[in-house]
Amino acid sequence: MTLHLTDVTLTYPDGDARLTALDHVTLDVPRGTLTAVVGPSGSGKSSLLAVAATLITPDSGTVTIDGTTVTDLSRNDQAALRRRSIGIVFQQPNLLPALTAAEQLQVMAVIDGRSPAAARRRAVDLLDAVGMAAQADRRPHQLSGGQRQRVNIARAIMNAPTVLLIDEPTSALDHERGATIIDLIAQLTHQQATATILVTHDRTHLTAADQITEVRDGRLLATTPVAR
Ligand SMILES: Nc1ncnc2c1ncn2[C@@H]1O[C@H](COP(=O)(O)OP(=O)(O)OP(=O)(O)O)[C@@H](O)[C@H]1O
Repeated sequence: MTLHLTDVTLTYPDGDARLTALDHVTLDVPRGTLTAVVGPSGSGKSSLLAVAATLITPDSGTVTIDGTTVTDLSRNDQAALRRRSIGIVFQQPNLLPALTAAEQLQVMAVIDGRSPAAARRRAVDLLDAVGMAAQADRRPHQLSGGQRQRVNIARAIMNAPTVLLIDEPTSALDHERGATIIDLIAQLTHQQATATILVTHDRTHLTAADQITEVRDGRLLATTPVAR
């Protein structure tokens, strides 16, 4: 298993008490598969992503990525692992206004120690893979919302992560553009062999997933494969 959450419990301070956001959650996401996470507002979906992303350390339980127990690593080692092995896509594409689409991607690889020429080649290839080759030299203000989200997704896979974590990527898009982005995520998951978790409110997105997991009050109700 590429991404493995075992018996994860996470609480937040809540006045004098603690609020349980994740309650003994166990989830396996194999490489090359897309897991959709659905559930009502406040059920713990974003918390689950944040724990998988090593952004929050759970109270108990473990997260392993490619056999490494990331919950045991130091904050520095977690940051290094995030840079190399985890791609994260949030609701709003937080692109840097001064950089072109290609440069948004190149920065990621150069920070990770790759040569600028190699970074440029991979950036151009990935922009092509997300249908953005013609816009490689445009800055964010010259792109539509859907195009910005495509660049955001390409940037998340720039360093060839094994894990891809995506939170409501279509919330700022109309239905049709949203559906195209979800299809793109499914396609990249299979092509790039990432273990992908997609948090979504939109049940029409579920057909693109390989498995669906329902969260309610911090608990996983069931994880079911999608019949094809
Ligand atoms: N930083 C925080 N401090 C305290 N409580 C928090 C914090 N973040 C989230 N919570 C609480 O934890 C629970 C789970 O929140 P979470 O954001 O994971 O839910 P969600 O399913 O992603 O919700 P939504 O669909 O509205 O984004 C909620 O009750 C929320 O109020």
